[in-house]
Amino acid sequence: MGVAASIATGNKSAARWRSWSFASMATLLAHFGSLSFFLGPLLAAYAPRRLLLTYFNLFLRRRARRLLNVVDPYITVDIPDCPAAARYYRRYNPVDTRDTPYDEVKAYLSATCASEARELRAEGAAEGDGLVISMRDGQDVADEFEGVTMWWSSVTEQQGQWKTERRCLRLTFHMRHRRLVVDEYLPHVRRGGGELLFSSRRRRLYTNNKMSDYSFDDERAWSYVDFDHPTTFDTLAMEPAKKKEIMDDLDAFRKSRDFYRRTGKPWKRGYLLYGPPGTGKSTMVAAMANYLDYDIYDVELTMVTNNNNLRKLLIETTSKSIILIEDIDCSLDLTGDRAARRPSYSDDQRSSQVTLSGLLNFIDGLWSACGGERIVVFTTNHVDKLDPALIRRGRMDMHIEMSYCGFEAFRTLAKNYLDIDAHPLFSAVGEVLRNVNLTPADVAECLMTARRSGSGDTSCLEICIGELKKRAEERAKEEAEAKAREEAEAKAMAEAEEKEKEKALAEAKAMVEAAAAATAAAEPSAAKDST
Ligand SMILES: Nc1ncnc2c1ncn2[C@@H]1O[C@H](COP(=O)(O)OP(=O)(O)OP(=O)(O)O)[C@@H](O)[C@H]1O
Repeated sequence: MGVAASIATGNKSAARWRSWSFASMATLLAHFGSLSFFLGPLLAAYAPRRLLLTYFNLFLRRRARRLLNVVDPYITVDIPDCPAAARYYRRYNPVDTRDTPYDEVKAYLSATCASEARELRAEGAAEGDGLVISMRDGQDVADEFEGVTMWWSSVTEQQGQWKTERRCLRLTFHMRHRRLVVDEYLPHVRRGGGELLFSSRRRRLYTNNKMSDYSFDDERAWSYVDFDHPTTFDTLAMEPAKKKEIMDDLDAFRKSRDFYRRTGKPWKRGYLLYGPPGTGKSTMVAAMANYLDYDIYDVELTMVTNNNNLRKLLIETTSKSIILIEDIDCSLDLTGDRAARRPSYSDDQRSSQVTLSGLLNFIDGLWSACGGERIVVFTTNHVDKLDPALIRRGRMDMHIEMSYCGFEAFRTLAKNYLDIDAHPLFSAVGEVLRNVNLTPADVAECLMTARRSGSGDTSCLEICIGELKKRAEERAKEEAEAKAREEAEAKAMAEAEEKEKEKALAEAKAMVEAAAAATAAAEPSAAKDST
């Protein structure tokens, strides 16, 4: 909506209304005066004085409202600032990022104030480095909505016995626009202000605190730091078609509020990122958060003692956020065998009693629908280890394989690290990458070395190719060693099994022989007894 016709225009029309109102009132009083002039003595003769007074009072009271409307047809609505005490308390709520209506209206009006009001106040924004401009007390600005002018002013009042000061933003409008203001204008102002606050806020990266089984009011489920990761989809090394598919999916999700409502589905979407270490799973989550302008809640499952606490964590997340569980295969025993615990668990892991069903409820139980506009991301290096129920489509709607570095991914990295878009040596790099599996993290390391040691594009790329080849050899050696180790382990296990078998066989044989000897020894004595 366009903001603000000039204050002058607004004030003129208000003045016109007011002068008309005074004229009308004067006429009315004149009529009333002449009527009482004629009827007064007549009634005085016939009616008792008390009755007359009561009747007169009643008449006045009934008409007072209408008279008032004629005198001043303007309505005011106060949007009070949140009392200081309430704000103080809110700081100690676990996570409370809600803005008050006062904050929203102030943000909405700040643009109008900056261009119209003459006496301004500038306060540091609660979030971000900017300043919020508002009008000083006694100032007013006009805002236009659907052809109607609304006046806003800033007022400070003293309240209660202790005369505490309370600031409020006061809206004044003509009474005939009451429905428009209540049904449309005020919600519009709150929405607009809320969006402004959201876009100017600092984004956060949350992590969960260890919670006791009993919740206390001041126990905070999450701690946070400002989220300032520089990765975007532009700097993410990935095949372009795949990248575009993910970005389109995120776009569609963001715009589908009505679709989710219509189909009765909670407004959330799950992404499973899987692939070897160093292929960019965490980097992808940062790119997603930056693309959508969301906060990230990084859930450390081993710190969550039970399903109940997991639910509490969920309730205290806000909308427009990514809930991330990294390395989900290592977090808890969430494989198909739900009862069994792996022997290698650390104490921390053993103390967590979060179950698979608790986690499934966390993702798409009834509680998961609260808040809306949320993305759940799981990352894993071993997708095959996860319970199929956890990652079935519908829970994890999109499965994204993060793979080894291909040529297109290299081009992105070369642009990021060396600022080179194209070069004849690129084909040599492509050749190396075709023959060996290197992760983007490996390639990024090589490019870093090249950047440090080289001078000029060709020299950097030559160094990079050398590094890639070296890494390829190392990787081949590591793989060969790992393979040999696996084979040796398998062989040792097979030998151990064979030995176990032989031992068991020998023991069984010895037992049979011992039993036979005992029977043979028992037979002559039995024959002797019978004779
Ligand atoms: N696809 C990529 N695009 C850009 N940089 C990448 C990519 N993959 C890895 N990197 C670089 O490698 C580093 C490690 O990557 P990242 O932590 O995202 O990998 P990961 O798959 O999450 O690894 P892990 O499974 O060990 O957690 C990043 O800081 C980044 O610099």
